[in-house]
Amino acid sequence: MNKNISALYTIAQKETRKILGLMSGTSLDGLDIALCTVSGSGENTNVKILEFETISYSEDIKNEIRKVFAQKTIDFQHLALLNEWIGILHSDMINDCLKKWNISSNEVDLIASHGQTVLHAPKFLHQQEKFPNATLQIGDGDHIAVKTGIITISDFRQKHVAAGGEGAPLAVYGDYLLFGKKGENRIMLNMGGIGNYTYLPASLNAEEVFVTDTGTANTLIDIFTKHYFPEKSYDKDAEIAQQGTVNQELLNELKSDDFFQKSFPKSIGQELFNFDFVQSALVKCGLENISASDLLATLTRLSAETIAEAIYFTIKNTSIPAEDFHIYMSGGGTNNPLLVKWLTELLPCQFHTSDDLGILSDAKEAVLFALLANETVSGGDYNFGNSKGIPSVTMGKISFPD
Ligand SMILES: Nc1ncnc2c1ncn2[C@@H]1O[C@H](COP(=O)(O)OP(=O)(O)OP(=O)(O)O)[C@@H](O)[C@H]1O
Ligand SMILES: CC(=O)N[C@H]1[C@@H]2OC[C@@H](O2)[C@@H](O)[C@@H]1O[C@H](C)C(=O)O
Repeated sequence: MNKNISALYTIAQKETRKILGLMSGTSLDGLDIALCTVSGSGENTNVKILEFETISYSEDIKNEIRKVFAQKTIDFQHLALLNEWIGILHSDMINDCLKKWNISSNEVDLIASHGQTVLHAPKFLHQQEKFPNATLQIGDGDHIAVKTGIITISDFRQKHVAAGGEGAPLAVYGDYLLFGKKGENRIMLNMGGIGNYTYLPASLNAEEVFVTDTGTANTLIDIFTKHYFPEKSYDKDAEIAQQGTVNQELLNELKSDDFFQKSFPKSIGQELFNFDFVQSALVKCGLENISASDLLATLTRLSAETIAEAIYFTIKNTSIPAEDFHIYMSGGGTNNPLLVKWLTELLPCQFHTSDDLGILSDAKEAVLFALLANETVSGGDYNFGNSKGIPSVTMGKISFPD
């Protein structure tokens, strides 16, 4: 037997595995690295975060990614170069963290690498009948395996597409395994660049589980903060938006986009929610001279209302009163006080953060990918039924160090 297969076989049989989960999200802020111990699999999974770090991307890295990120037309060679380069950069970041944490690569069983999303084009976005849903994450797993010496599982989203999904959101798998609680209706709401939520019914019936993206969460706020204040990368603590007033005409125009009319579930990215999306609405409303604070207030309100309306879709589909839903927030948007204030006003549910469930909210997505890798080697027995775009498959490609 090949020694790598034999090593993997041993890892698959362990009671507890050390898995390093990696997530670099669409807001391009950096690489989240979570070192976890994962015991068991499926509904018997338990996870503990041993170490967590976000390694910020330098301006150089951000600029190189932006050359291809969510663009229809790109320099093809640049994409190929980036695929290798990001694999190497992520490996260096991992090796630095392991050194800092005083952990040898031999102690880590697996790396779960999401990669950097550069394009997400579900069918409703590209609208080309003969082509399927498409999504592309780069930063090749072979580089990570070779440079760290650790078996690496990567490129999780392709299998989801192959099995009929849109390639996102994937959070549902880990949310279900980790956070489902009998007797409590839970909404796991992540507010990163894009918002998404998983509904975990009190029955724990996997067939009732639901997941969808909601639309922009921080993406548009970040883009226009940077546009008006090039030295800032986001509206910290909503300091700018809090000084503005929501422009109702602009808000209505932004919300009239087809994405918000399309039925749930759905997934999306900056391919739609970008500078031009807002600019064309501003032109249409004759509001090109709107103040930065009014625009950021309106964009923050857009996130709050569209997240709340998406969650109401699930609430209305059950006969359960909204007051009986518990919303657990995670992602950077949890730190935006205006967004959270409006959400709590719009939704009469009980609000918490994922920290209250023992998972640091900033680390949640990296942990979820560690769980996907755990299922790939040792589990994979979930069944979400066929109805709602959640294929019951294991995901990821396996790269060996040598
Ligand atoms: N104190 C704060 N005030 C306001 N916004 C904040 C604050 N802290 C973080 N954010 C927002 O959170 C964003 C980063 O969130 P996060 O890291 O969850 O996104 P991501 O994982 O890259 O995105 P995605 O989950 O869509 O891939 C920042 O760009 C910023 O907009
Ligand atoms: C294609 C892609 O990278 N999508 C991300 C993005 O960030 C949030 C939202 O859009 C979600 O669909 C997804 O990430 C999370 C981890 C997911 O798949 O659940």
